[in-house]
Parts: sequence; structure tokens; C-alpha cells
Amino acid sequence: MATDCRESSTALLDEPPVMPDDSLMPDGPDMDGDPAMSGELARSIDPVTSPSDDIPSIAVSSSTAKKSKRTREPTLVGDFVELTKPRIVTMILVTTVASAWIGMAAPTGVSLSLSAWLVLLIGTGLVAGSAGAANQVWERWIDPLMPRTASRPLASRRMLPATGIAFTAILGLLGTALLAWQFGAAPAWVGVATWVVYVLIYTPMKTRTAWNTTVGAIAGAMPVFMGYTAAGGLMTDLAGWMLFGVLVCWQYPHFMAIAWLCRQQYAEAGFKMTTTVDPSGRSAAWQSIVGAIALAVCGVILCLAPAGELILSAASFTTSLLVVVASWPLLKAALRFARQPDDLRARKMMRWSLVVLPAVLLVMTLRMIGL
Ligand code: HEM
Ligand SMILES: CC(C)=CCC/C(C)=C/CC/C(C)=C/COP(=O)(O)OP(=O)(O)O
Repeated sequence: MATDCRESSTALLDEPPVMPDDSLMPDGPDMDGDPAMSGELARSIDPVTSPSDDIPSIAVSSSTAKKSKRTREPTLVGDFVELTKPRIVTMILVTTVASAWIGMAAPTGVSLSLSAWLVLLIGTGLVAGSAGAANQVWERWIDPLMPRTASRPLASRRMLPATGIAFTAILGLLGTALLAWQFGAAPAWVGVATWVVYVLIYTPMKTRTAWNTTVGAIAGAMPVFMGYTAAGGLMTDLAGWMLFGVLVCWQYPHFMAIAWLCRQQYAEAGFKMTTTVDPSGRSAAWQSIVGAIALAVCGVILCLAPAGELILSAASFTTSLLVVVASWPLLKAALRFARQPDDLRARKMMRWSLVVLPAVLLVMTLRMIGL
């Protein structure tokens, strides 16, 4: 049985790794296949330090990283980018775009100009990046305990905490000011509230209770209201809440897969995650299944009632069906993981999560703009 992220990384590799830094598997997202993923889990595969020629191992520290021909020397700019958790920010921006489109189509929605779009994306990206940096400032004492996070700039002491704090403050203030200037109070306040929930509530909860995932899921979903309200949608709209629901529910299969793959690291570092509290994987599996089903339900509700009232039309049924089809691979991956919790199935679930979310958001957006 695989016991940590290292083994989970290798478990998927059945050939020597010849892929570029940010890709792990070359196969595309067919229904039974395995959509490509990039990121720390994927990038950590290090063929140079491999214990054998065809089993790569994980790059766990900057000294290990230096030995790798493929791993670039850390640069200051690269460190600042890493501090923002750029992959999560990128996906947050995908959800922001979808929620702003959906907000524009709300009864009170307004059309966003090109410059407003730019300010929305830059402002949200800056606030989200600030939150990611603040999380790393907070966790600089515990990140070194996990191979997955040990080489982060603050954890590895390449960067001073004061630099991280200043970067956090500049990004957060600039992003909030930009949002308030362009869109008024609502999106700016949602950004501040998201920051507070993620940094000041979720982050300290990670070492205390596995309920941290629920709080993290709320923080991760809140930015949809930044896009939605920036485009004129109201906090009382059903569409906004269904978007929020999709995001909250999606994070269960998304994170339960990671929590399984990294359970050994989380346990050793002292994090309380579902998979450290219940190492059988059963709890992670049922949370993933419920999350995948509930995300489809939220998407279908939006398709049936885009403006808050039930519409029984061809568009409603077609897009509802599309939501079910788009979310099915994630449910299927969760069911497979439940039948047999192992690294291969967890990794497939994680990968499908990254494909299914944009797909479901696309269908919801198409429904709102009048399909
Ligand atoms: C409970 C909430 C969440 C938790 C605990 C969580 C946790 C994580 C962790 C630990 C990773 C890093 C895996 C690695 O080592 O590479 C990750 C990756 C990622 N997460 Fe999440 N996440 C959550 C919510 C979100 C949200 C709201 C988004 C964006 C909408 C998001 C998008 C991503 C993306 C794009 C990746 C990168 C995958 C890759 O490596 O390519 N996550 N997440
Ligand atoms: C606009 C704004 C403020 C957006 C912020 C939203 C945001 C950053 C959501 C992140 C979701 C989340 C819980 C990620 C995991 O962090 P983690 O600490 O568990 O990950 P780690 O173990 O890799 O550090």
C-alpha cells in the first residue's frame, strides 16, 4: 500500500518520465482515461534522484532539487509567484470568469467592459494571491515537515518572513482597492471576507480538526460572489448561490483525493485531515461521492431556474442533462475510489476534478446567457 505523496506520484507512472515539468501524464480526458494534471504533486517527480531507472522519486527539498537537471534554480520572481499558489489562483480566476458571465445574465446584471474584466481578474488574482502568501507565512513552521511543501520559499528559508508579509499586504491592499474602485463595496468586501476565512479560520483549523475542509471549501467558493456581484448580480440570487454550491461541493472530491494521496505526510506533520482521522478511506470516499452528486444537483437547479423561477423548457432540460454528463466522470471516479480506495483511483479523481469543474461551469454559463 502506498503511504505518502511520493508513492502516489510513482504509482501512476508505468514508464520512465520523459514529460516536461508541468505535465504528469500524456493521456487526454476521455471518460475512462486520466486527464492531465500539473502542479506540486506532478512536478515533484524527479527522475534524477530516482532509486531505480524507471521508478522516479519525489523532489522533497531544495538540495534534492538542485541535483535535478530538470529543476530550475529558484529565482526571486519565481519565489514570489510560488507564494501566490498560482495554480489555485488560476482556477479561482476560471470560476470568477464564469460567475461574472452568470452575474451579467442575472436580472440586475450589467455588461462588463474589457477594462472592467481586466480589473476584476487582476483584483481577484491579487487578493487570492495574497491569501495564498499569507497561508504560507502562517505555515512556514509546518510546511518544512511535508515533502510536498518543504521547498516553498518561506518553508525553505529562501525568503524572510518579513518579505512574505510585505508581499501579502501589498497584494491584498492593491487587489482590494482595485475591486472597490471599479465595482464598489460588494466584491471588495467579499474578497476581504474570503481572505479572513481562508487565512485566519481555515489555516489554523488544519492542525485541529478535519472539519477544516468544510471551512476551506467555503473559502474556496466565496470568490464566485466577487465575480457575480461585480457584474451586477445580487447576493440574494438563486444563481449566485447555486454557483457557490457547485464550488463548495466540488472541493470534496477535489481535496479528498489529495488528502488520500498525501495522508502519510499530513499525519506526520500533524495535520488533521479526513484521511488521517479515518485512514481506511471510507469517509473520504463517501464525502467525495456526496460532493460529486451535490455539485450536479446545484448545476441542474441553476439550469432549471436561471432567474430564480422554474422554467420547463428544452434549454432547461438540455443543459441539465449536460451538467449531469459533465459531472459524471467525477462521480464515477469517486465511486471507483469508494469501491477500492487506492492511489491510482485517488489520482484519477483529483485529475477529473480539474476537468469537471470548468466543464460544469461552462454549461451553467451557457444556460444563463440564454442557451
Ligand atoms: C477545501 C478546499 C481545498 C483544499 C484543501 C485544496 C487543497 C489543495 C492542495 C493541497 C493542492 C496541492 C496538491 C499538490 O501538492 O500539487 C491543491 C491543488 C490544486 N487546487 Fe485545491 N484545494 C481546495 C480548493 C481549491 C479551490 C477552491 C480551487 C480553485 C477553484 C482549487 C484549485 C486547485 C488547483 C488548480 C490545484 C493544482 C492542481 C495541480 O497540481 O495541477 N482548489 N489543492
Ligand atoms: C479572493 C480570495 C481571497 C481567494 C482565496 C481563495 C483561496 C485561496 C482558496 C483556497 C482553497 C484552499 C482551501 C486551498 C488549500 O489550501 P491549503 O493551505 O490546504 O494548501 P497547502 O497545504 O498546499 O498549503
